[in-house]
Amino acid sequence: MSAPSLLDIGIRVPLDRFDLDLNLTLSKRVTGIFGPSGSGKSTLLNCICGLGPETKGILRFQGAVWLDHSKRQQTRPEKRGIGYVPQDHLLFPHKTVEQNLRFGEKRAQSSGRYDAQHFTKVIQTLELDPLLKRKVPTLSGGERQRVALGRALCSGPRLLLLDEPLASLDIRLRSRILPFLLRIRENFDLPILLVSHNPVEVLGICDEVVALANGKAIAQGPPVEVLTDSRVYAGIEDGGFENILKATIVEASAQHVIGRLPSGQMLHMPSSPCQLGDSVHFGISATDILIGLASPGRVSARNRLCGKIETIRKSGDKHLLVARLAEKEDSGSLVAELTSDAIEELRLEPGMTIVLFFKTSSLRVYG
Ligand SMILES: Nc1ncnc2c1ncn2[C@@H]1O[C@H](COP(=O)(O)OP(=O)(O)OP(=O)(O)O)[C@@H](O)[C@H]1O
Repeated sequence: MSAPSLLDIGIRVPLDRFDLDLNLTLSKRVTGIFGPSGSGKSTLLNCICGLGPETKGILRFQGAVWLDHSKRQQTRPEKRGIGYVPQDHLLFPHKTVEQNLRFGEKRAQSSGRYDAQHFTKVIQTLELDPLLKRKVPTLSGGERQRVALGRALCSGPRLLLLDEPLASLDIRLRSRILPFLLRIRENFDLPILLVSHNPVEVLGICDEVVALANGKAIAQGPPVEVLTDSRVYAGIEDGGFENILKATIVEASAQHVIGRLPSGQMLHMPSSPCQLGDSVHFGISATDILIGLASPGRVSARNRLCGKIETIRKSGDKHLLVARLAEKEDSGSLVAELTSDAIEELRLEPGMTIVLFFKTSSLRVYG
């Protein structure tokens, strides 16, 4: 049985270069809206909030009509129960962190969705306690991002909209914020729509992705499938395609950090402040993975994972090999970028068992 629909979107919005023209049914808990700059992602979020340019068509959230243009029916933005974190955060600069959070909480009180425990849970999830008395101008980029997420959560939203939560942060800060997004996903039973042009966010957090180009949806489906679609892959900026996988730490000493993947295979990880039993996400670029046909006795790369080729897709002059790490549906897959020569030389085909090699130092730990 298919999951009940969360958001039904059938809208047309004339923009300067094209129309935003979308017919989508979104039913997964966390959906990514992925696309290059100027493809219409932020405009879509504004329309969902009821803040956008004039929107024709229909919008329904969990069956409730938010917009029916033909009937001149429109739910006011503040009645939609949306927690919106725009790219520029829009925090009150003259107020403290706590006052910003309390502003969100007041919205929850006035809409009848107030829960006294909720404020504490938000502060704990985002580790905001040490920041409460600070004024906004004294905060770093990553701290501001956490406060903006906290304020949106404190408003007790029924739907969370995040516009490029990592875009304004440098690579180092991105890896520090991603774990907080994952915690939000884990701790709050809340549908999330995440706009991004960063594959790390989308692969790490989303259940489904919609790819936009010039205001139209060109692909919708599981993140790996959509991002390896040649039309989508070709436009990936931001450091290219980085696989995101989760591992449970089974050994953590000064010399070794070893994680177990959902497939049961072990992974040597760079030393990091992990503890036994921790769940960590790590990234490995599609260009840092080498493919072999059988596990050779000696290679310098510490990590060698067994996989079965699911698909090989062409994208421009590259090939994207998607390998499943075990038969189980949720055991994860890895994408490797290869040349035509490598595909031909090894005679790689779907269904073949292969070994994927990569150096421990190529792994990025996201916490
Ligand atoms: N109110 C408006 N009226 C007309 N055109 C608009 C309006 N708002 C945005 N646009 C145009 O629509 C296009 C899509 O803009 P939008 O900000 O939605 O893209 P985006 O995918 O979110 O980009 P980015 O990743 O850079 O934020 C752009 O060409 C923009 O100039």
